Amino acid sequence: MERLLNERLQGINLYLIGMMGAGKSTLGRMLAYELGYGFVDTDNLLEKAAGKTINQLFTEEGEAAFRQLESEVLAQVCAFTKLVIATGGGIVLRRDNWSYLHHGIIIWLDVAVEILYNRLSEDTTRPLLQDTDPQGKLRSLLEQRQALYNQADLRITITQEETSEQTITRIIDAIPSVLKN
Ligand SMILES: Nc1ncnc2c1ncn2[C@@H]1O[C@H](COP(=O)(O)OP(=O)(O)O)[C@@H](O)[C@H]1O
Ligand SMILES: O=C(O)C1=C[C@@H](OP(=O)(O)O)[C@@H](O)[C@H](O)C1
Ligand SMILES: [Mg+2]
Repeated sequence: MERLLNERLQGINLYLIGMMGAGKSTLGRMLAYELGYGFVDTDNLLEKAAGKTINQLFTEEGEAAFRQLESEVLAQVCAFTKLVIATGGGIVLRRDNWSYLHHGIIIWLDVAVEILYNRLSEDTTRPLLQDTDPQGKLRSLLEQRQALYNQADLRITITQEETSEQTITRIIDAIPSVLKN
């Protein structure tokens, strides 16, 4: 099944988008393994390129500098094929990034704010959530971004009832619906 899909995919990249905590980094790695694809995470790549953590980038250089680096990393990864690419939750904010995302299949991992908050309430690596009201912050970020995430080719709604393996199977099953061949 995965081998057949792999042939139909013809190396086209898969871009995972969605909110912080949606599972882009975690499920992306699993999806890549299942498809025999490589895996990259734009956050990891830009941390390596900058020699700084995302927290350091935000505090020392500001969000605008982070967004610039994020766009540069995205442009670089698009030159490769056969990749699952976990993006950062804010990649959808820049219009220019969409022309890169559209090089491949864009998959929105859609997860409710309550679940995101449960997953990230102890997290200290996401500067945008170092807020007095992190759940409210997640809610307002989702409100700002929902229409952008909705431009994905595929929307995968994830609930707590499902295992990661089941979600991966659902993603793999949904991909043929957006392939032209
Ligand atoms: N399907 C899932 N079920 C349960 N926990 C998950 C799932 N996906 C991710 N997580 C957990 O949520 C947190 C954030 O996941 P991560 O993959 O870093 O999200 P993202 O890259 O979208 O911000 C991690 O602690 C991860 O283990
Ligand atoms: O939503 C956002 O704006 C961000 C999401 C983070 O990545 P994850 O979505 O992998 O958490 C990271 O890029 C940065 O903290 C900003
Ligand atoms: Mg991530």
